[in-house]
Amino acid sequence: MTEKELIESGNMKMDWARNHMPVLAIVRKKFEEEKPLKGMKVGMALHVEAKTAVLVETLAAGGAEVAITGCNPLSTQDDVSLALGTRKNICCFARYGVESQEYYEAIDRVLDIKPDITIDDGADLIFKLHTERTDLLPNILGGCEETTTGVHRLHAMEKEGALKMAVIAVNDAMTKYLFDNRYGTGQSAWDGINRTTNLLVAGKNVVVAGYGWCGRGVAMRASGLGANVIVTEVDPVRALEARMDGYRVMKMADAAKLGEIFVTTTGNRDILTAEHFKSMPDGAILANSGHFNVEIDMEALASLAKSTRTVRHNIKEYDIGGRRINVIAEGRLVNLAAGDGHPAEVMDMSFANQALCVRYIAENKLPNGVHKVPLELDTFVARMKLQSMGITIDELTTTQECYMSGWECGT
Ligand SMILES: NC(=O)c1ccc[n+]([C@@H]2O[C@H](COP(=O)([O-])OP(=O)(O)OC[C@H]3O[C@@H](n4cnc5c(N)ncnc54)[C@H](O)[C@@H]3O)[C@@H](O)[C@H]2O)c1
Ligand SMILES: O=c1[nH]cnc2c1ncn2[C@@H]1O[C@H](CO)[C@@H](O)[C@H]1O
Ligand SMILES: N[C@@H](CCS)C(=O)O
Repeated sequence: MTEKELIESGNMKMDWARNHMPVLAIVRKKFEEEKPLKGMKVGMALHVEAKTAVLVETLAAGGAEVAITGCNPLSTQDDVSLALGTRKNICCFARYGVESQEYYEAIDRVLDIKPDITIDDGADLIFKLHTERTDLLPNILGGCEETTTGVHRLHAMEKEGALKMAVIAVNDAMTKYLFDNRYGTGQSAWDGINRTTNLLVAGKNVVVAGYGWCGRGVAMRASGLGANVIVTEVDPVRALEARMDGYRVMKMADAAKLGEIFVTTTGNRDILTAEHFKSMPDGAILANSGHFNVEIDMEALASLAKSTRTVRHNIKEYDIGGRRINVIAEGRLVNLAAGDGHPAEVMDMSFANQALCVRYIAENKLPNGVHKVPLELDTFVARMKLQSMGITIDELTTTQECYMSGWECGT
């Protein structure tokens, strides 16, 4: 495609996404009228695709100057990246398939604008700010973090006294993780796996590692597609929930022998290792949906392999002597590296939270540390989403409010 055609394609994807993000549209309208981000510079590292582009446009509509790059080497959509770069007050440095050096150089280019506010997905930008670019910290009003793994990193920094700025954990808003992590990942991980493999899920043994918000979505949709779902966990309560939701629960060492498709969603490392690869059935398919590519031990798999070959676009087969293991998208998050990411209606809520939190940071002086999304913003997003879906709900009567807050009434 020529550059012009790529830009057209990116614009078309953005139009489609924008038309399916009604809550973000409400926020954008207010931003256009009130310009709450006038004079602000926002530096971002997120998955650069159409829904993210609509968030970037919204911030620019609020008066901000925005610079953005990717947060994963395989999730950028180049057509959207180019289209975004044509917009006024928006610079985009993301490119698909970058090596590590270019990935981090692009983060430096974002930081070169000297941002007042940052938005991260995975905390790579904040990490650079706290290591090589500490000179920029005094200028920072605060940041937002999109994902569970990023929030974990920030809590670890805070615990060690290393966090030198305020960050809002957008991931932890109810209107984020209950929908994005669960229904978003549940649908888009399978979209990525199915479009990449073109194989049947029904009747297969699917192993889901981790029964957190992403894991329960992935297990629920696997079950809906007719799979026999096995869950692995380390948390006894979550393991119990998985069992009572109807799934088999066992150690990965046992599940590895049975699984035909494996999906990791733990946010942890070394979930699938050499020990497991050696006992998997021939033809097993491995996908990761956690943020970083550390859940499947790709180095161990590569060193076990007698040979490797590409067997289909985005699928690499590792022949480990008599059994072949297939890995989708190099073990990088499958919904974005082998698909289009979460559905627009889900990112609508996640990114409405992001835009509202950026405004909150611009208008309030927050102390250093990890902050919750203010409840009123979280509730606003839920109300606007319901409204956009044409759903109305009941309200408490005064008598009910009184009853719920009292203790006198019994049998
Ligand atoms: N692909 C996506 O679009 C997407 C969306 C949201 C979150 N994420 C990422 O997915 C990961 C999980 O997010 P979440 O919100 O579900 O987190 P979560 O904390 O709710 O769930 C993770 C679960 O994994 C379990 N776990 C940890 N180590 C394990 C091990 N060794 N074996 C088995 N289970 C283990 C934990 O006990 C926990 O229940 C994070 O990396 C997050 O950033 C990805
Ligand atoms: O399509 C998408 N566009 C932008 N971000 C996405 C999309 N799908 C999922 N995530 C975000 O990626 C994070 C993990 O890295 C998740 O927390 C989710 O919010
Ligand atoms: N489109 C941008 C420049 C890209 S770096 C602008 O005109 O502000």
